[in-house]
This record gives sequence, structure tokens and C-alpha cells, in this order.
Amino acid sequence: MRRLARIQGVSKVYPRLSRPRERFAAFASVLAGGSPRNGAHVLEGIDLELFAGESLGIVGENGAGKSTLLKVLTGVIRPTTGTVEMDARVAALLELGAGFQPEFSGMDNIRMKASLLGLGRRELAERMDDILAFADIGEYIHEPVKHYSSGMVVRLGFAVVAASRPELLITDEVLAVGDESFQKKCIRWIDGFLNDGGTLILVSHSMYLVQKLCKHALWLQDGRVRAHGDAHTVVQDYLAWHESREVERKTEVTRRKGEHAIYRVDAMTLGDDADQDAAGVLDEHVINVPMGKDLDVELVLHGPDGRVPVPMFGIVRNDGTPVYGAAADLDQYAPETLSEGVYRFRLRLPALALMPGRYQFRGHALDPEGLRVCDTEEREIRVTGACNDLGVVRLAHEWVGPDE
Ligand SMILES: Nc1ncnc2c1ncn2[C@@H]1O[C@H](COP(=O)(O)OP(=O)(O)OP(=O)(O)O)[C@@H](O)[C@H]1O
Repeated sequence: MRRLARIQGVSKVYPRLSRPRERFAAFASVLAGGSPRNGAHVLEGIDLELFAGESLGIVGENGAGKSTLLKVLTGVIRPTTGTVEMDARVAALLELGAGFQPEFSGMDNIRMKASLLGLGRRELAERMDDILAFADIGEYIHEPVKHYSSGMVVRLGFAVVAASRPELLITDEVLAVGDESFQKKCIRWIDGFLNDGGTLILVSHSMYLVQKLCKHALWLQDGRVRAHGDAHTVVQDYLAWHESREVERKTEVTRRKGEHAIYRVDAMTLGDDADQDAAGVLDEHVINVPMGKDLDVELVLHGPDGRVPVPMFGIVRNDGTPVYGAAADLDQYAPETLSEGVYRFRLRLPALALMPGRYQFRGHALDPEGLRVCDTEEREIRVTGACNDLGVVRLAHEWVGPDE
């Protein structure tokens, strides 16, 4: 496969320039061929290769460095250190209206932008009808661009980029500016572009779009690559990190680890080893469970007074949203007695319906009346697999045709 882009060891440091003396020091340092000392490290040590036919989503929080990385890739800014090699016909659709002359008409701007993107006069004439149809802004095409709504500007920009038939399309949130029907049109176009072997880099805060359009994803955090790999996995990890951080902010999870509670959880085991191996162990503290597979759980509870504690389990998404919980009905279920006061309970959740992502699985020991939680053991589980549906659980469903 042909390599279209390679960046190695790329860093970008912006000088901090709040005081005149800092400005002078930064200027002197740059003049001397160095990087601004004590600057803000916006990108650090980025290595990335992109091959023809790949689709890469770049995700990360505000200020993580995503736009800066795109600017480095498209040559708009130079990295402070490192190298960027690009070997492709690139079309970038980035800041709204970038490259348009506001005083000129849409038609004139099409001509200018097309020539910048390498379209010859004849090619442009051949593709003009397609461009106008794609942009679909009617008579506005003859008005100066400064009279356009932001949606119209995006329509025009995308139409020209699409007509230039790039090898590599680099784009960001500008697509979100257009109305819904136009967004759908762009997504359909990108789908077709990728099917025909095109290559895409997409920066987006929409995890839906990243998972829909991209095979791979790169998660930037504080200017560094936090994860790079399969898009579904990276997005799940990113969302899980977000959720757990939200929880940290909102509440301290109250856990009752009952050192002194008389009914205790002695042990809790989840899943089977094969699943850990199959998923590739990314984190030994997290139990991998494939979506749709049975999840087996074993709880060993301790009841020192000869009475059997009631087991309960609960599943909570990483942001604290309760998903499900149930206690055993000891009238219906007799645990196995392992030794005096030690009981083993086995539980099976057949065809686990949780959506991919991270959850906390909690096993509780309740008093024999089933009223009070005495002890809790908690393990993080990661439901693996790919799914474009939304939500926490996957409900069985089918789409019913008109004749059914
Ligand atoms: N010209 C500049 N001079 C100084 N700092 C800058 C400059 N451009 C960007 N930054 C800083 O670099 C950091 C990364 O910015 P960048 O725009 O790349 O983030 P981002 O991930 O695209 O964020 P968002 O999701 O909000 O668009 C931010 O802290 C920003 O303030």
C-alpha cells in the first residue's frame, strides 16, 4: 500500500508572550534556530503514518491539539521539531470560508479555489454542473460570498473539494455547520469516496461520525497521542475516560467496603480467560467481555453467624448511570457451601446485551433479610465489539417491511 503521509517526532511549541520580556526572549531564541523556551507545548512527539485507503478520525478534548495537527499536516504551520512528508493530492476543508474571497461571487470563488486544488480549465468546465448541483445554493452563486450564510459557505467549499477528486481529504467540524440534509449528502459522498479507495483524515467531536466513517482513530490528549488503533476501541476508551472523569468531578463514588461488616464479599470472578486473551490485554485491571456473549460471575460471600448473606449484583456505566441490578431470591436458589460460613453463588448473564464500552460490575453482600448492603466488590468491565447503535443496552429489534 502506498504511503501518503508520514510525520515523525513532530512537536509544536508556541511561545508564551504575555510580557514584553518574554516576547523578546522567544524572538531571540527562534532567531537562533531554537524553539521558544518555556513555551506552550501544543503537540509533542507525534509519529503517524497514513496509507492510501485509510480513514483516520482524530478525537480529543478542546485544546488537545487536533487543529494544530491538521495545520501541521496541511503545511499551514511548520512544526517546531520533527518532519512532515506528504505524497498525495490533498484537499483540505478546514476553517469556514478559508480560501474564499468575500467580495467575489460564489462562481468566481469556485474558479479560484478549483485552480488552487489543481483543477484545469477544461476539467472545471466539465465538473461545473456537478459543483453547482452539489452546492445547491441557486441564484446565490452569483452573489458575493460575504452575503452567504455559514451553511452556504460550507456547501460551496465542500462542492469544490468534492469535484477536485482528491486522494486525501482532510476535514474537521466544518461539516457540522451545514444543515442536516447537506450533512447527510456530505457523509454519503465521503462514504463513496472511501469505497473508491480515497483516504480521509477527519477531526470530529462526533463519535458517531468517527465510528461511521473511520476505520482507525487517534486520540490526542494534551498534545500527545494517548491511543491509536481501531476506531471503535479508541472511541470507547475515549468515552470511558470522559465518563469516569465526569464522575470524579461530580461525586466521589461511595463504596461500602465493609472491613467490619459481618457479611462480606470474599471474592468475585468475572468472565473467562479466553476473552482476556482474545481482546489483547490492554489493562490488567479491566475484564474484557465480548458483546453478546454469556457473562459468568462467581461470588463468594462470607456469613459468620451461620446465616446466608443475600447476593446482589449491579452494573453501572462509568459515568455513574445505573444500568441494571438484581438480588438473588434465596427461596429459589441454594448456594454451594464451600466451608463453614463461606458460600459460593454462580450467576450467568446470557448473551450480554450491554453496548460496547466500560462499566463497573458490583457484587454485593446483603444481610440475610436482604435489606442492607454490607459489603461491595467492584470490578471494571469492558464490553468489547463494534456497534453503531446508540445507548447503553442493545435491545432486540427488527425493522419491519411494508408487506409484513
Ligand atoms: N497561534 C497560537 N499561539 C498560541 N497558542 C496556540 C495557538 N494556536 C493554538 N494554540 C493553543 O494550542 C492548544 C491546542 O489548540 P488546538 O486548536 O489545536 O486544539 P483542538 O484540539 O483543535 O481544540 P478544539 O477541539 O477546541 O478545536 C490550545 O491550548 C490553544 O490555545
